[in-house]
Amino acid sequence: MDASKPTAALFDVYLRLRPSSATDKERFLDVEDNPTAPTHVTIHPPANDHRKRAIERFAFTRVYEEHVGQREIFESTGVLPLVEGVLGGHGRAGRDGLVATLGVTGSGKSHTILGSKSQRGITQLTLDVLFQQTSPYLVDAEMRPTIFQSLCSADVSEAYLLPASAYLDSIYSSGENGGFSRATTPALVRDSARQSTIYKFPGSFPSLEDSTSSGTRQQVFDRLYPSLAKYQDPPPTTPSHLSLPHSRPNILTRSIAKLTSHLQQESSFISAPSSKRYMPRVSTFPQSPPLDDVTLDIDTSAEYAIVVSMYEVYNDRIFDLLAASTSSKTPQKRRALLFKPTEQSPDRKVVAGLRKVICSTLDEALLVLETGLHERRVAGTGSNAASSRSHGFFCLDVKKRRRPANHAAGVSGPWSSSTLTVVDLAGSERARTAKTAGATLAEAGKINESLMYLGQCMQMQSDNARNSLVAGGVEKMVPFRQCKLTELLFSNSFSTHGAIQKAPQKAIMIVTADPLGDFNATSQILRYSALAREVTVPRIPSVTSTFLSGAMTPHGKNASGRTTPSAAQEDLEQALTQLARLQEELEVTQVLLEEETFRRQEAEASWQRAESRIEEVEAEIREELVEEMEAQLQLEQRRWRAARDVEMDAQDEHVDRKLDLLTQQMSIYEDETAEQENDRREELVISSPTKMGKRDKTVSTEQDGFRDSAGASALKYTELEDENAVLREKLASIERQKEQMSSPSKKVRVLKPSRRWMGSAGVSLEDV
Ligand SMILES: Nc1ncnc2c1ncn2[C@@H]1O[C@H](COP(=O)(O)OP(=O)(O)OP(=O)(O)O)[C@@H](O)[C@H]1O
Repeated sequence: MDASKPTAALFDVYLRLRPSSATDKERFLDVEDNPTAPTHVTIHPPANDHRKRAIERFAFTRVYEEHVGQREIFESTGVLPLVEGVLGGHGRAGRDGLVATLGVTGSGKSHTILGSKSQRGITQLTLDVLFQQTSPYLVDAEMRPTIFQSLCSADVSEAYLLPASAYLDSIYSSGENGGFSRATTPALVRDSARQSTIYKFPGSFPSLEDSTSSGTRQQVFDRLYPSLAKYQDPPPTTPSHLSLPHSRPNILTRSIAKLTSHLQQESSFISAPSSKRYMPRVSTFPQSPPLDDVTLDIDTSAEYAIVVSMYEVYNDRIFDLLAASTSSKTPQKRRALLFKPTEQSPDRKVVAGLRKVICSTLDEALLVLETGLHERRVAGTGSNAASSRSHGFFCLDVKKRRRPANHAAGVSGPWSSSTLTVVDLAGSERARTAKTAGATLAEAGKINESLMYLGQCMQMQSDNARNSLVAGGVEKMVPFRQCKLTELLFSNSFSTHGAIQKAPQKAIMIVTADPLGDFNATSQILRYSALAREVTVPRIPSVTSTFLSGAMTPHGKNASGRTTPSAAQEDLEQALTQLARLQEELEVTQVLLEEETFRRQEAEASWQRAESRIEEVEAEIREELVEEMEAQLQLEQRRWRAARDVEMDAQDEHVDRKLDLLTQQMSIYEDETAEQENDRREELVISSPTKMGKRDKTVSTEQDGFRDSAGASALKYTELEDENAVLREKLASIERQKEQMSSPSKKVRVLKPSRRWMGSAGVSLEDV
């Protein structure tokens, strides 16, 4: 079994074993006896294994045992050649590189990639080397707007570039106002007390807040980071997220404004309940292991810029880890980014719209890294107190261009860009071991699913690698488009044939394993990640052993001194391999089934919640409608009553006028009659006795006249009587109408005319 990477393999695969804390467990993994560079491991199923699984042997590019430290891993896994490739030698364009870790949860992936409180990981060591090598040739994008502008326009990924000083200001200057956030999973939110202690992400280092008084803290900071002192006290008049440490070119302001407006528009994914809290500025970074003596082949005729960006793949969606840093205290919506070809990169997919930070020093880059890590999702599970719940991608873009011979007059070449991507994958885990539930279990489902697809791709690459060694062997397509994770990891592994010719990336996979950990989970990962695999000595029942012992004699030996299996043993091994593969698939299916069951239960519960909500809403709407209709009805009643009152008033007025007229006529008649009577009496008293005869005559004549006028009066009276009768009838009908009205106010109104009618005759309406 050859451990060297065949040409068709997309990754060099290394295995790193972690020192185990468990002492009571049986070791199931042995490293081959090779003191210089072991490449093979053997796994033995546990003694009580009821499945009677075979002993399996796996080949890797190199195996690192428990005692191997961070620096050796960094130097001998081929990360340095990757860094060299990204920098691009003299006259050469850079080449993309990728380092990823893969393993069961708690096996040491984050430790390898991001280090711990006292040890640097691959990411920090890589940054150290990058800055060491390029610092004499780094451009100052902050102070030279034209350079900043040229970097912005050369970036093909529609990114939002900004200098580290502006980015760090946007975070730390708003710290007192709770300007920084860390997206947490519900597990973290539930246990906020533990969060502050246990859940410190590897790579987070003790803060100034943890240690000393503020005065001493300031001194420590100033001593450690004299170059960063300018970030400490932002000008109070400038809004914190826009403040820049020096006079800034317009392009910067515009870029930041564009960035903040872009952030305000973000709206598609609500992050899990987030503990928005102040993130203290990190005071000290670990210096171990030291790395001062590294020399790489670097193009001294070029100038460089180092740009850092970070994102995570969470639930199969991409989220920028540097974008949420200016968020407020309230939970922010996070916008998922797309992995797509852009206008400037039509034949190569890129994560579009990331925030990228141009760093001038190692400290700046480490601070930026720290802020991104703070945003990444971690949660405590039964297997790991700070388990990564997303796949973290840390991208170090190295921009390079030809430096003009004469700075004043010369013209710089165009920028080219290569990226070294360091990936900390989330670990596969079994719900039973990890004791996860709810959202954390759902996350685990997505993690396992994406790792299963990754496993299929890795399996395919090793099959292809084997086939490439056989004449006529067919190379199959690596199915990397099944999920975001595999797309991101593999799509740069193939050459592009479009306008921009780019060499495929060089990639390294570091598989981590705990030799005393979970046998099933570890063996599954080793099976699909190993470059080669063989089932050596079947650990099967005595019947098979008997069969084997008969079939295998005489044993031959091959060149390496290993036993050459007989045909029967070969068949048996093939069958066992097949069996192991089927078992593997069965396990994956079981895990998926568990997850699907959980999802179904969740869906059912949410369906029920939705149904009861619908009922509630329906009842609310009904109630609202009834209220609305009642209000409408009352309004209509009021309107009708008002109209009726107007009508009644008009009628009352009409009757009043008639009655007034009648009263006036009657009083005129009464006054005339009384006057005539008086006149006649006066005439009788004044006239003399000689005139008595004459008077008698006159009286009789007057009596006749009076009789005539009395007749006329009686006629007039009859007429009036008739008219009165008509009016009485009218009045009676009006009263009847009024009686029909129920309102007491109406009754008052009905009485009004009778009072008004009480005129000089002193006769009330009732009397009439
Ligand atoms: N080689 C090592 N030396 C010392 N400590 C280690 C090593 N590997 C891992 N550890 C410790 O083991 C614990 C778990 O490791 P780590 O968080 O790196 O696991 P992981 O594989 O990233 O887990 P997950 O997938 O859940 O995120 C950490 O406390 C880490 O410091």
